[in-house]
Amino acid sequence: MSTRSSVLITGASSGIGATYAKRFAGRGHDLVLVARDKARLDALAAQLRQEHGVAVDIIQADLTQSRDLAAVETRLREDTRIGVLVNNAGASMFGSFIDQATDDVERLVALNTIALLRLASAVAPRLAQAGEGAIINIGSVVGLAPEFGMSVYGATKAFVQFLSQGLSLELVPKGVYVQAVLPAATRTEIWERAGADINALPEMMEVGELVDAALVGFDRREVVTIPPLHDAVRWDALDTARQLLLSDIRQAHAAERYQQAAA
Ligand SMILES: NC(=O)C1=CN([C@@H]2O[C@H](COP(=O)(O)OP(=O)(O)OC[C@H]3O[C@@H](n4cnc5c(N)ncnc54)[C@H](OP(=O)(O)O)[C@@H]3O)[C@@H](O)[C@H]2O)C=CC1
Ligand SMILES: CC(=O)[C@H](N)C(=O)O
Repeated sequence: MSTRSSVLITGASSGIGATYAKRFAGRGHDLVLVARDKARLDALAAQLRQEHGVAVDIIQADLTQSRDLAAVETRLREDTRIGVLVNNAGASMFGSFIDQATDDVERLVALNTIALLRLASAVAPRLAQAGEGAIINIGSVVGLAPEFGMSVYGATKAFVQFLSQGLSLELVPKGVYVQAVLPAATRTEIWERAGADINALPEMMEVGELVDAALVGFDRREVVTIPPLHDAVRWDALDTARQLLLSDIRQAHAAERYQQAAA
């Protein structure tokens, strides 16, 4: 990827997205910042132009609205300066599945998965054609853990992880790097927005530490970066177990334990 390629960041008005914006501006990249809150995007853009001398465009968009989403897709398809997509915009939702309104969970899935998917789909063919570029997708450790009791949010993040791993296999041979970043609890507004008390959590990573660690993984071209995972061997063990399971999938016959007993 060319050093000076522009970076388009969704959910850049606060938290992890705003921090990515500061870090990429610090590296000299021009930016395209996307979120709903135009006043916050304007303020951040002005700060980054002044502090780092980079060009910053903003796109006000609600990524759950198809017209807004289409405008961002068009920008990704047509603006050949954009070499990095940070698919970060997202929301969380607590509570049990039966208490969550159907329309609310659909909106969560639209933001956390459909928008992310459509933006990756908009930019990937152009990056593959150019033979360079990167897509960073923000997942969550919750996507590894149905036990956490956040079934829909976790499912969206499992989607992000799987999609990223699959796209990595497809796109790395074409010169395009794909990274899934899996944070755990990080101090941002997402908790309050979802109605959770941030002070009730025992431990929380600061957002600067999270993004700096994610960028170490980015610079190393890691496929899956889990900043709060302290022993990397655990991830390798999970992947090895998955490969072993796959090697025991034999398609021709059902496993013996499922064979009907002879009459
Ligand atoms: N903080 C944490 O503990 C963790 C966060 N993550 C993930 O990190 C990502 C960023 O979250 P975080 O920084 O923590 O939270 P924030 O709430 O601080 O940031 C969320 C960002 O997404 C934007 N956004 C929300 N809804 C929409 C929408 N409908 N259309 C466009 N933009 C939208 C918000 O901007 P605006 O309101 O202006 O639209 C904001 O910029 C999410 O994908 C989240 O799931 C993963 C694991 C842990
Ligand atoms: C932000 C969340 O709701 C969630 N706990 C997460 O860690 O992804």
